[in-house]
Amino acid sequence: MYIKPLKQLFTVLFVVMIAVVIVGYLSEYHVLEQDIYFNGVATDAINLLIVICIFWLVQLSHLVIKTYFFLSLGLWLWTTGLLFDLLDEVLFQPKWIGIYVEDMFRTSGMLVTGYGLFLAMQNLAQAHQQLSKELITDDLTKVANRRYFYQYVKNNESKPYSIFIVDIDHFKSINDEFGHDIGDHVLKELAVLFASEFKGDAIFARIGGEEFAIYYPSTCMADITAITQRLLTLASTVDVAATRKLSVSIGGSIKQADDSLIEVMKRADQALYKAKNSGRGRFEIT
Ligand SMILES: Nc1nc2c(ncn2[C@@H]2O[C@H](COP(=O)(O)OP(=O)(O)OP(=O)(O)O)[C@@H](O)[C@H]2O)c(=O)[nH]1
Repeated sequence: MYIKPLKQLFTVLFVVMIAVVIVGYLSEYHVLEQDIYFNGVATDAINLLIVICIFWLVQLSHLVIKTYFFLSLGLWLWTTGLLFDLLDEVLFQPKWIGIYVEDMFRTSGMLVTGYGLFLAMQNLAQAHQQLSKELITDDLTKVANRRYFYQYVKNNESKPYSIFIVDIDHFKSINDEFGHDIGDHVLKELAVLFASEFKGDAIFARIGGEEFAIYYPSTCMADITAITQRLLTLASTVDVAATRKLSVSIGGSIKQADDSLIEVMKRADQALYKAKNSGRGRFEIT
């Protein structure tokens, strides 16, 4: 069921309930001539008004259908109970209504509204979690994005590390020859393949169109050579087309004692430029 008809149904039920209870009461029971206490009437009227306002706010809100249903049902029941509560201040009310009807509606209304609120909080927590994840994830490849990469490196700058920038060679011609969809497919496949190589403190992220960056928590040249050679080999296994092999160029730099992240990135970029100009499909480090 869609939320719009459900909203219309609840609004109608709400108005009908108020009208039926008031008209029913007035036709069945007489107005009290004594024992009308202004304070009691005012307090009950204010309580009723508050719950009616909350019901109205729920109708204006964008909620998940299940949450909307329980909040509206709870507030509907609660309002009914409060309406009986107000009417018994000015009209004669048989005891059984006060005990069984008024209290039953009010208590069940509070319970169901409470459950609706619990669902609303759950929905909020889920939305928050989802948005937080999306904020740091690249849309296309689902690996970490540029924002997360810089944030992560800044938080880990005090430890020794190296940065590698990976750039796909002649990617424009892949798009031009095989189409943008194949280009996207290549980006995704390469990203998944490379990301699986970096566990623990290392991270792999997409920082631009066909550009990726790696934070590598080591400055050991033997490790750096081994991992970058493995990446160059892995890139050639990515499927583009029978006639086309993929290759990437990698530029790297090792963080020196007083380097800022910008300086390390700049040197990695210069190394990448060198790798591109020396024939591509290779690793250079500055
Ligand atoms: N399919 C696809 N293409 C993209 C995406 N982002 C950027 N590109 C393309 O990537 C290409 C990058 O081209 P260039 O910067 O000229 O680089 P290149 O062709 O790889 O050449 P070199 O880097 O010099 O080897 C451009 O054609 C962009 O349109 C994307 O998300 N999907």
